[in-house]
Amino acid sequence: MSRTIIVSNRLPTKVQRNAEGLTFQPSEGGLATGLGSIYRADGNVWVGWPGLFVDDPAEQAEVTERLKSDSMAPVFLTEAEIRDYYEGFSNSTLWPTFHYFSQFATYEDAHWAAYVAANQKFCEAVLALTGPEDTIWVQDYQLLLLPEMLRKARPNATIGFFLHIPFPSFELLRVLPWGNELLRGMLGADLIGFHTYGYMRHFLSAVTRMLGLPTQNGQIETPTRTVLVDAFPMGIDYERYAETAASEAALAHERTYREALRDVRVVLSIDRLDYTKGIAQRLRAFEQLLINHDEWCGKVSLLMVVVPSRDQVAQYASLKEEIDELVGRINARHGSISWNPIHYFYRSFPFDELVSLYRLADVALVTPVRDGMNLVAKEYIACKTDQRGVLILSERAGAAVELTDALLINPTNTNQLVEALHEALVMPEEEQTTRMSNLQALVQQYNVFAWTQLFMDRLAYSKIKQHTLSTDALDDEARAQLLREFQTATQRLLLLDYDGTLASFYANPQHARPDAELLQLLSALCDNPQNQVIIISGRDRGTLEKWLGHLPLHFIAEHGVWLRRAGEEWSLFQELRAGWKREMRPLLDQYVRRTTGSFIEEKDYSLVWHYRRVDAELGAMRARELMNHLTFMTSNTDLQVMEGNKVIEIKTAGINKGTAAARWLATEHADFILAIGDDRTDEDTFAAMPASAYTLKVGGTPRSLARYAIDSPKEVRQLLRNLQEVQAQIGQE
Ligand SMILES: O=P(O)(O)OC[C@H]1O[C@H](O[C@H]2O[C@H](CO)[C@@H](O)[C@H](O)[C@H]2O)[C@H](O)[C@@H](O)[C@@H]1O
Ligand SMILES: O=c1ccn([C@@H]2O[C@H](COP(=O)(O)OP(=O)(O)O)[C@@H](O)[C@H]2O)c(=O)[nH]1
Repeated sequence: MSRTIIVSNRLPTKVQRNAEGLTFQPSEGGLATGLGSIYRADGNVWVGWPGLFVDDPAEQAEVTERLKSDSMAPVFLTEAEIRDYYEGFSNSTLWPTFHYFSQFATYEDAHWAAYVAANQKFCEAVLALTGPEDTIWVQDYQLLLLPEMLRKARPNATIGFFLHIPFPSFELLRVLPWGNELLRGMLGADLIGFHTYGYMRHFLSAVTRMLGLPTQNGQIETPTRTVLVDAFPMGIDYERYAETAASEAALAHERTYREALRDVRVVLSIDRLDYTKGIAQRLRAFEQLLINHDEWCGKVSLLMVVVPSRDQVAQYASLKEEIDELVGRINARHGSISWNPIHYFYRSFPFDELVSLYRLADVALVTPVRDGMNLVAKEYIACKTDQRGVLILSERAGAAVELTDALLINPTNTNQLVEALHEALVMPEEEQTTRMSNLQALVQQYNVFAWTQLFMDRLAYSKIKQHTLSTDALDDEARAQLLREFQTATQRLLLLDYDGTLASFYANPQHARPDAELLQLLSALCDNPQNQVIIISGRDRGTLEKWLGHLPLHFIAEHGVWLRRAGEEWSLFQELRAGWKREMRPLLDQYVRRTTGSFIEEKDYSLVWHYRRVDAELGAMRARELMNHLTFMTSNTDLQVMEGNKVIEIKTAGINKGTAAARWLATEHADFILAIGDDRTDEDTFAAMPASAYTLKVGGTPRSLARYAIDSPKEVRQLLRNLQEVQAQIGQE
């Protein structure tokens, strides 16, 4: 049976130790409360840390047993792991960086090492529980490396990843010494989800700029798979909140609070203690309200719940002190015997009391300076069963993208915040109801069940897409078969592309010269009269001749324009005209002037604009622009514009590697054919090959006509070595 294994740093149940022993409570924090509603279905399991250091084996067994009965499997972290992986790399490096608080970030190699090791520990725990059919859904920034680790162990597994916090601009990410590793870790997943399109855009940009991978329409082409990226704003279990809010117990709690507060209006704020939540700014704004609009003195109180969190991290401890001081100062300055401006609770509340607080509040004040989503805002909406109440929401919370009927504010603009508070307190009931019912319709529809369903559907779709488009890897069995057929054949044809196939891709194309080993391998292969080795390349004939011309190789140059049989002169496959280059050249020159790092390559019968050294996003943008321009200019001509890997080439239509290869095959017999290539232009070669040929796509990206995929030029080199070995064996027999 296929199950879903959820993996997150923190389990939805936290274990605590008191005088009587261990206690089990629901965890706070949006991830645990949001996903907590869904994981129990269908034998699913949630793997994570129970939130406490437990080293006694008897206690570990007790915790494991107890959590197992509730579909959870604990990963026990040691004290050192909690310090270096959780408080260290996760919450002192990643959390501040991803929330644009780089000034708080530390960069410790020891923390990074602990992060890698802890991700490995989670990986082992997941693998021990998971079968090949199961879907693995990894959650959040503490486990960015886990998807790749799981992928290495289970290449075909279905793996989803969701990031609950913002994904920052690449400028922030590249400050981290480990940015590339983190991105690669995430790319082990088949689907990567974010709360908003903004976070997703930042991620795609970072992948393009830092890893140089092509991305289009939310798809990333890695060397081995297509990875989908999408925005899935997380919701809450709406009915649970709405039903509890309508319950007798919640009403009773609300009555008790109301009696104590009498007719004072209530502004509510609820957060974990965190510098991202804008708690101190909010307190200052509330004080400013009492100064600017002193009619509210004695008539409104801020009820502020701060849930203890990460208090071993220095920034959190000092924030706690700052809040304590501010609350003390404001209450001392503005309070009276009968009225407290701020009711401050530094603890968590049980679920039904929390719901009563939401019911009670006239205004919810949610003012993070950065927040991945913020579920408190959504919970407040779900609990307003009478549709009264106003939500003031920071435009920098992910939730603001959806909750546009809230009063949206910039949390650092104190005046705006003060006026929003005043506006909320005097808002006519009719407007409150209109706004609240719009918000409720939205939060009810996009609830956490819809969120999960959507994510899972897209994850399944990403797998189907990979299967329909992808080319099988050249596994050991296929490789052995290829070598056997090579061995028994009498006339062999090898069609080898050069750049990206025999040599790696270089920023400067002139650096792709063949090395001694490649020359030796090619020489050995073409020394055998039963082999015909053709270098089939887009390169100009001069370069091919200079680099490889001393070997008895055949050449097809300029994407099928020129042919040189071993030991003969260059000849054209057909007569071509080159006069058009004069007309086109000025346009390409203009793109070079506008685009630093780009350059033109002029061949006998084609012109190429290269942009491999251009800023990745700018290059892609200019390439689209140039393509449009050239498509227009070449319509009704015999020219063709072709896009390759960071190149745009203008050439005569109908002349390509495929037409050249087909002409060769029409005159030469071969009972073994191997064609290897890496880019779009090699697809023409593959298309021209008979079904029995071995066609190999280097880089393994999907959408190839090739029969097999092979990872890199390094792997191609290995295959050539294998061929040489087989040939040597034949020679000895
Ligand atoms: O596990 P902790 O270190 O105690 O922290 C609690 C959780 O905080 C973060 O929550 C985020 O997820 C919410 C739901 O998607 C989102 O609304 C909020 O904006 C985020 O900050 C953190 O991402 C979780 O991993 C923590 O468990
Ligand atoms: O005493 C409390 C106060 C808050 N919460 C929950 O903590 C979560 C906070 O999630 P949010 O997305 O707002 O922010 P995060 O803390 O995850 O950054 C919400 O579901 C709250 O209901 C809780 O369980 N107990």
